[in-house]
Parts: sequence; structure tokens; C-alpha cells
Amino acid sequence: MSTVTTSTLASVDGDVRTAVGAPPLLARFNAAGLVTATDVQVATRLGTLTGEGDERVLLAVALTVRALRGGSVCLHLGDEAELEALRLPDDAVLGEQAAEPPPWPEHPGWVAAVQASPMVAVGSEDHSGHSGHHGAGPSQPDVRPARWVNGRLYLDRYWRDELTVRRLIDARLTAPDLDVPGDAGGALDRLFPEAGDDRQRLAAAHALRRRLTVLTGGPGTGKTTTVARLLAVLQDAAGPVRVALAAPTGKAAARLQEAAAEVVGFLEDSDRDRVGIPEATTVHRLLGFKPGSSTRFAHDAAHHLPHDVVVVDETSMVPLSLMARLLEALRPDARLVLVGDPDQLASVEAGAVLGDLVARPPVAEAPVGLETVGAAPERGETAADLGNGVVRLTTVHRQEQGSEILPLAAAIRAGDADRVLELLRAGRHGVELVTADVEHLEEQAIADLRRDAVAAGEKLMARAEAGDAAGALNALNEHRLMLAHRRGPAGVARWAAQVEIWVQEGARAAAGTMPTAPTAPTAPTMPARLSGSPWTVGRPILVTSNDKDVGLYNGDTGVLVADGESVVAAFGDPRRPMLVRPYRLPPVETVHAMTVHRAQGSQFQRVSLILPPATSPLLSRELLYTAVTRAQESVRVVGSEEAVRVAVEHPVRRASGLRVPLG
Ligand SMILES: Nc1ncnc2c1ncn2[C@@H]1O[C@H](COP(=O)(O)OP(=O)(O)OP(=O)(O)O)[C@@H](O)[C@H]1O
Repeated sequence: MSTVTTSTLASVDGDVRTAVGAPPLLARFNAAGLVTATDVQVATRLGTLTGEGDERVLLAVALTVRALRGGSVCLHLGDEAELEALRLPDDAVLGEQAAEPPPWPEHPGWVAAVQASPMVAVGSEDHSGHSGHHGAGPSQPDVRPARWVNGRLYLDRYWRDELTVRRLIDARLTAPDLDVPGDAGGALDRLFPEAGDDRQRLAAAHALRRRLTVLTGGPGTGKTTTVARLLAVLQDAAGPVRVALAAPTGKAAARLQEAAAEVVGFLEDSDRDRVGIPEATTVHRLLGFKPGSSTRFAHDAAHHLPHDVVVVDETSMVPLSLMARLLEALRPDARLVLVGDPDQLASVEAGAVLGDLVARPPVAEAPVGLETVGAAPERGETAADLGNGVVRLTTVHRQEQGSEILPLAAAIRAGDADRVLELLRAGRHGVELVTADVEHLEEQAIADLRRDAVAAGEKLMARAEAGDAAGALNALNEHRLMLAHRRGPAGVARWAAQVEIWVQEGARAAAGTMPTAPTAPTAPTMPARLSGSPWTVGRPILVTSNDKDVGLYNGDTGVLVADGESVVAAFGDPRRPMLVRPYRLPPVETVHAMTVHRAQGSQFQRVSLILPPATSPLLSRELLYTAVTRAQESVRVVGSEEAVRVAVEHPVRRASGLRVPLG
């Protein structure tokens, strides 16, 4: 079906070319950068397939494809005000010379044309004969590639995924309590004592009885601690239960496993024995990812996962389609615990399910009976959240010894730009602003950034050359340069190359050779680390596609380490490095710098963030919050005060229908 093609296109970078032979109205919006050539091609192709020639409808579909690329699930066409955000050129055409955008078509007429279109099914009921199950059914003459529900225009596949998520989440929220045969109160008292954190206890009591718990909170509020202790409560009161721990990326899964093992290590012997050694995996691997297909999994609605409890960490990064597949694959009576921080960036793919689940009006009454285990929701706000299964942890337990990182994160989250700038300007306790024009950065402005990058790079090389995989993996996490954009003056491509030059210059200076361009041919006498070969020891690498056989996933980072005369790539937990021969590696890139999106789910001792100019559409509150909360010791923000302010004052808006009830 044609929607398969559009979903693939929506996930790649926008095509910046001019759409050749586009109908006149689309050509004008294309020239203004509001839709790309790819958006136009998808719309016109679907128009040809369904016999729709009305350019206003094709424009709406092209804008929907563009909105998907920006992470929205749909186009909120019914609300004229929502369209304003789309009057900025798409990120894919940023920097190109764009024409003045034409006015939108007259609104009521536009909406009426979309609803009357043969391309568009109207309403949430399925009249096409589809079973409603993803991808099911033979293709029929009346298959409509788009759908209009509650003033929103969807491509059909995304509508189906949203409906699946809505139905399965609502079923979990409205289902009766699960039976807990054992002494739940006793287990809760032991693992979440009275003097502890009430909300953590409430979360555990909730997860014991309910089929969906959404456990949210900022950094250091004890999400991982609560999950690990909750597993002990479950094994004691409802056990033995079969548990799966998962996260959207391999890196986040490794962190979850490490953190959960640490908490379990501190439990009493009996609890520790019951929980065992937690193992975490990626959501894709849990579902039985089949290479070559992003939508086909071994576990689905017909082949449920065997687990009684599934815990997903870093849920903010789970896109709509993956959430739909996960929910389908769960047994209806399994407990699902979604853990995450909804204030972080959402996934690169469409959807912000965690944010939507937290922001919905309550779907069910707050569950009763939690009092019986001594965990009564005491505040009205909690009772309303509980109608959506949400328990928000609010007390920060991590001891930060005067660091200003968490207060800075709190001010960003609260949207308080004055306070954010005050903390950054003060430049104390691990927080710093380097005011600079990022398009014309002076060497002096970035001297400290360079020093940090070179120090971390040199340490990485030294450990890698010594064949010390654990030391090299630790060094990899010492400093990370992050950016919002991939391309342009404040983009990853430029800055990754810059850091590589700095590190190599530093290495040459240390080796006593004359500085040369990093790509220059290498003299045979040059140390291995300067050879310029893709398998240079000390090269930090980023995996860019999934490889189930090797066990590496898109986004995993590692480092090339000397292994006698040869080279091996080290990944994962420094205490238990995973070693892979270069010839077995999936495609990799050098990772001296990364997008904030890529860095999500990881932590680094020091973070430097280069902000784009204040006009960038990628500047957002979530971007700044995510970057700042990646730092353990210090964070340096490079950019203008105006860019900081714009970021703090602009939370991301991703259109989706999940927050509103079905009409
Ligand atoms: N109820 C509590 N009482 C005392 N200390 C706690 C409590 N809960 C958590 N902590 C401590 O607070 C710190 C942070 O906890 P944890 O790592 O579980 O938080 P988190 O929300 O998962 O953080 P992050 O998302 O940043 O990884 C840990 O050192 C943990 O031991």
C-alpha cells in the first residue's frame, strides 16, 4: 500500500530540491520552503492514485508529510492557529534562499475540500472493511490513504497506530485491579518504608495492582530505584513473575541494567535472591526484531510476550509506532510500567506518547484500594494523574554537592528564561554560558571547549593504545560536544570534523610531528593513532544501523582499541566491555560530536552544547533540558543569550490526537 512508501520518506531528511512539475500552488509553497520536493511528490502521487486533483487537498497532505518529519503524528488543520508554526521553512531547507510564503488557502473552504476528498476517510469509525489491525486485509478499491478525525489530518498508517495505542492504553486503564495473592503491605513496608518517599511507594503500590503505571520524574528523583525495589515487591507479593526490562536504545538499556543491578545489590539477601540479576534489552530486541523490516516483530497481537511485567525506561524516546507494536505484543493481564521524563526531547520518529499520556484528561477514575496497602494518593493532583496511571516523582534524592545543574534543569522545565540566564551568567558550580555568535566563533571564545575536547580525546587515545577497553569506554563519557543541527555552521558534521582536527593536532604535538591537515597522506613512521585509517586506534564511533546478530544498535557508541597487533571495537558497560572485530561492525561514524537527540539516554561527566542562532526552528525547551540533564559534573552552553531565551520559551509542539477524547 502506498502508505508504506510515505512512512519511509517521512523518516528521512527532507529533500531540499525544487519539486519539478509540481502543480502551481504546491510549487509556490515548495519555493517558500514550507514543503519539500519529497512532500510534494508523496502528495501528488497519492492524489493520482485516488483521483484527487484539488491542489488544496494535495497541499494539506504535503504539509502532513512535513509535519511527520517534524515529529507530529498528524496535521491539526482544523485549528487555523496551529498552522502558524508551519509558516517557518522546514529545517531541511534552512539556509536556502526561500521565497515569501503565499497565504494559506481560505480556511473553511480548505477544510471542507479535505473532508470531501476521495483521498480522505472521515471519522474514527472504519468503514473501509479493514479489521483495524495494522497491515491486515487485502487491498481494497476504497482504501483511502488519509484520514480526518477531530480536525486532524493523518496518513492512514499513523492514524491506525494512534488508534491502537489509544485503545490498548485505555483498556489497561479501565481494566479491573489485578489480584495480588501475597502480603503486599508487608513487602511495601519493607522496601518503601514510611520515612521514605511517599510517591515512590504510591508508584509501587499502583504498579502492583494496575496494568499500566506511568512513572515520571526529572533526573535523580529515584525512578530507577523505585523500579528495582518494585521488582522486589512484585516477586515477593505476586511472584514469581517473569520480568522484562527494556529501553528504546542499546545505550539506555545498558544504563538501565547497570543502575538496576546497583540498586538490587543493596537489597536484603532474600529480596536480592528473588529479583536476581536484572537484564535489560532494547524494545526492538524484546519484541523480536526482524532485520529488514521496521514494523514486523516476532511478538505481536497473535504471539504475545510471555512476561508478566514489562518495564520500559526512557519512554520519552519511544515513537508512536513502536509503542503500538509493544502494546499489541503484551498479554492483556501483564503489568506495563512506562518510566521516563516527559520534559525531555521526544523520539526522532513521529509521536510523543509519554508526553501525551501525561497531558491527557483522566481516562478512568483514580483506582481505589491503594489505601489498603498504605499508599493513599493524598493530593488532588495525584488522584487526577492516577486516572491516567501517572505517578510523578518530585523529590530529588541525588546528592549533587552544590552543583547548579539540577536547579538549571528545573528552571528550564518551568520555562523561566530569566532564572536560566541568571544561573548560566553566574557561571558557578558546573554551569556556564559562553556568549558567542555561533556563525562566527572566535578561537578565544571556544578555547575552553577545545581544551576539554582535546583532553578527553587524548585520554581516549592513551587508554585505547594501551589496549584498556574499560578505560577507553570511561574516557568516552568524559566530555561530549552536542549540537541541535546535523548540518550548517552549528551542525554536527562541521563540529565533529573540528574536534577531530583539534585532537589530531594535539596528538601530533605530543608525538613531536609537524601539524598537517588531518586527511593528509600518512608517513609510515607516524604513530598508529595518526594514520587516518578508518580503524585508527582511539577513534570514537557511533553505530548508525541495527545489527541484531552482532548485538549492536543504531545509536550505540564505542571506541577502537588496540588488541596486540590488531584493533577491536569496544562497546557498552566499561565494567563488562563488549568487544567486536571491525569486520563484523555495522556501519559506523566518528562521534566527536553528536546531536542532542543522539545523546538522549546517555550521561557524560562534562557536556558542551553549541546552540544554533536564535532563528533556528530546532531551538526548544526540550532540547536545552535534555542536553543539560545529560551532564553529571558540568555543562557549558555556547551561544547567544537570545538563543537561550528562545529555547526556554518554546516547548515543542507535536500534533497528535491522543490528548483529546475520540469525538
Ligand atoms: N527514597 C529514597 N531515599 C533516599 N535516597 C534515594 C531514594 N530514592 C532514590 N535515592 C537515591 O537518589 C539517587 C538517584 O536515584 P535514581 O538513580 O533511582 O534516580 P533516577 O530518577 O533514575 O535518575 P536518572 O533519571 O537521572 O538516572 C540514587 O543515589 C538513589 O540511591
